[in-house]
Amino acid sequence: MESNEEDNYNPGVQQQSDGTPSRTFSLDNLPAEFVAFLAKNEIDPAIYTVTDLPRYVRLNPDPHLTITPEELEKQLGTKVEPVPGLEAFCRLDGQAKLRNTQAYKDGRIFGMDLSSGIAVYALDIQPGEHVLDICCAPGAKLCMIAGLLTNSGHVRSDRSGGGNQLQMDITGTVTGVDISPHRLSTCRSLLKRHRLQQCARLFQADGTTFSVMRPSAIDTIRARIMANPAGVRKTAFDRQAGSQGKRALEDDDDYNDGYGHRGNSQLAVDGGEDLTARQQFHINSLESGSTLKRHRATWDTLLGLLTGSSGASVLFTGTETKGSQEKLVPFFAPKILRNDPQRHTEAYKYDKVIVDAECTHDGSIAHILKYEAWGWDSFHKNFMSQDRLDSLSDLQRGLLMNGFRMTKAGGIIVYSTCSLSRAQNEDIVAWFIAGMRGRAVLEPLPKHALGIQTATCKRPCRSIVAGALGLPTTMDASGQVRWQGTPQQEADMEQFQDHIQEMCLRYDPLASNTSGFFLARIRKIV
Ligand SMILES: C[S@@+](CC[C@H](N)C(=O)[O-])C[C@H]1O[C@@H](n2cnc3c(N)ncnc32)[C@H](O)[C@@H]1O
Repeated sequence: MESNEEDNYNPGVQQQSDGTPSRTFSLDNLPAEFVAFLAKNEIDPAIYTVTDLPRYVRLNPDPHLTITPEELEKQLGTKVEPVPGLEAFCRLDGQAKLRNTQAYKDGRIFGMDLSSGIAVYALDIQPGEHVLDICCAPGAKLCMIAGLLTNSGHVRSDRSGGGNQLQMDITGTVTGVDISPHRLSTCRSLLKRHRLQQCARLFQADGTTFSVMRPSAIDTIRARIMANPAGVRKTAFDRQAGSQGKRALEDDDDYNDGYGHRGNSQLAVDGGEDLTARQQFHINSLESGSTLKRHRATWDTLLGLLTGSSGASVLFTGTETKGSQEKLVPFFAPKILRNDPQRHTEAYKYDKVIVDAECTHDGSIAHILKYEAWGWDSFHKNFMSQDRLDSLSDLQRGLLMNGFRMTKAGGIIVYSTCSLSRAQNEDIVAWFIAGMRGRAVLEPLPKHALGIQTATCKRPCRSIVAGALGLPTTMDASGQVRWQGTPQQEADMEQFQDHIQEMCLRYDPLASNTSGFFLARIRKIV
């Protein structure tokens, strides 16, 4: 959850008990354990005194839902300034309330922080691409992705005839995955309100094991359209029935090809060695029945699984059915995507994947300050216990690994969080890049894009890098993993740490006047 996004999730300012907004916050109010967490993660507590950050909105680019900044200014009664260079984004006063405006009710604007928008732009979405959004809810980024696909000319809504007809030139799609049904419902509502649902499907699933490939039947439909453009309008999809399109799918020979395993197949690992805690990695597998079992795996085991070069095996343990295929039922999808056969082959991996990982949300000022009213106890339970922090780190690694697995070679993965902690950001990226040994590389991101000052990234933890590289480590009396290498290894380590620090991006309220946000852009090589 991020500040500055939809009103119902992120009010943007702290509310006092009488409902009036508070623009000041005393650091003395932060609980000791959170202060300790900030110190350990080198996060400046002063960011929580910046409670009057501007809000940002994105104007809906759908030609039927446009609004000018001037019109929005009238509705909001506050200044609306377009952000130069970031198409459709506008800056508002931090106190601006979106929900009461007609523009919001009509789906003409989205509340979304600038840094979140930059994460989506980092995907460099091209017309016709298939994008996977792991941890998609409540859906600010998913809607932006759907908007970019929808307005690329490849997925067009054609309401000129007065009806709800959609042309069948849908090629690009976005698939959203989230574990929370409640948050997915919000995501579905957002898609509908902004009329973006035709190219989007949502799944309620664990993002560390989700394995439904990108929709494939769309290729066939597209090929038919290309072969017979004159037929396109005749076979336009009706939102309700989708009858002609369904027939187009059912007529298709490929549609009934066997592909075996069900969509919620789980990645399981054979083996697992006794390594230091930092080198262990947990992934889930679905055991017989519905028991979810956690496995430990070393980096080498995982790498072997992903590249097929190790003796270990990837097991898809979902049920196989004969004749008709079993599929993971989407939480929400338009008919054309709901009927997709969900093929399980390499060819149907995604072009782009965003992993906007679950995190401690400490970069979201509004979110943290809400605990003043909600009670810091729930904050402790949700985020600060050591168990929770350890499992969060496992979760983030698992989400990124699965994002990598679901991306096609040459594709892009964006890893992002709204935490400012090193452990959830640079350490995760360093662990991943070091362990991948050239199979995934960091891609440059524009520093200070759009005139927004970025904050300095942190140097990743040496022992995590050493562990991922398989360099010898020792554990000291306090249980900390230590590493001391040869002079050459030391020099390589320094260079690697510099590289991570240089290539990732951070935004924070003090440096950037946005919510705290971290992102890294990764290219999958093989
Ligand atoms: C930072 S929020 C995502 C914000 C979202 N990308 C957006 O732009 O609106 C993190 C999300 O991760 C989801 N989540 C937590 N654990 C998950 C898991 N194992 N698999 C998938 N989603 C998970 C949470 O339910 C939450 O919605």
